[in-house]
Amino acid sequence: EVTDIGAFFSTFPVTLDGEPPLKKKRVEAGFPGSRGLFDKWRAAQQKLRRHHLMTKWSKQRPRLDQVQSFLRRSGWSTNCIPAEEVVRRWVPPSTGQEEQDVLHYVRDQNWTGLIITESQKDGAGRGVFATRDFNQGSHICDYHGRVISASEGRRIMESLKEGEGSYIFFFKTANKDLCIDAQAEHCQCHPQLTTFGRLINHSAKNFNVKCVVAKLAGLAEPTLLIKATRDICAGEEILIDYGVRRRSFGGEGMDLPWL
Ligand SMILES: C[S@@+](CC[C@H](N)C(=O)[O-])C[C@H]1O[C@@H](n2cnc3c(N)ncnc32)[C@H](O)[C@@H]1O
Repeated sequence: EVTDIGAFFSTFPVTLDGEPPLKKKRVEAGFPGSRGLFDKWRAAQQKLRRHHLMTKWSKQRPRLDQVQSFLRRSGWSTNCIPAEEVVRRWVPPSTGQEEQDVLHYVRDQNWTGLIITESQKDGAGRGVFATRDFNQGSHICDYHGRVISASEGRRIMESLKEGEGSYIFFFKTANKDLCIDAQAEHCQCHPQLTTFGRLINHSAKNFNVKCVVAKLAGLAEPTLLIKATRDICAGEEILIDYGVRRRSFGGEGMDLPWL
């Protein structure tokens, strides 16, 4: 039995109109017959459909009957948000569609095509995996957290207990040294969510994303967007080069076996 989530999503990539793989198909492909992977597939598709609906009507708020009719034609009678929610949550695109999409994702933290699960890397804990293909250059998610000064970030790092993971991302913008503090498992703005950016593991050689600083219209603070550096296939782990090496921090990195 293959329980590897990456293998599952590359065998059964999530699409808007696809059907979740039923037990017979899962078992034939060597996966467990239990519902765990099936439920993850459905959750990923629901997110994808939600995003499609939230960005489909770009000019004006759709009428309820318009959305209902689209849902009927698409055959999305289940595994989809209700038409009422699409109408209620619609916002006008004030900027370019792409930036508008990104703004939605950052605000609502509802990035699609990703799942958090155990990493295949030795001792890495959790990681983020793609549940569908991404093209090079596409936005994967953001590194979400509190924007604070780099000196405050360094103080937090110094106060970490031995072996405690660090979820602080340092960056420079407009000549300011800042960082994102994502140390808390749940941010204050989305207390029920575990956001993706902070759980991306490191690879200096096989990274497939990088971080870029963006100033999104409508947000006071800069955003750290994570973009694909190459095409990414469903099932791959999302990996970023943390930019630290074993010789970093005056040699302290030598104590980090995963570097
Ligand atoms: C920002 S966290 C990444 C998410 C983390 N895996 C988790 O479960 O919370 C950074 C920590 O993940 C682990 N990590 C990251 N990349 C790794 C890798 N390539 N191999 C092993 N562990 C890794 C290290 O423990 C590191 O301190």
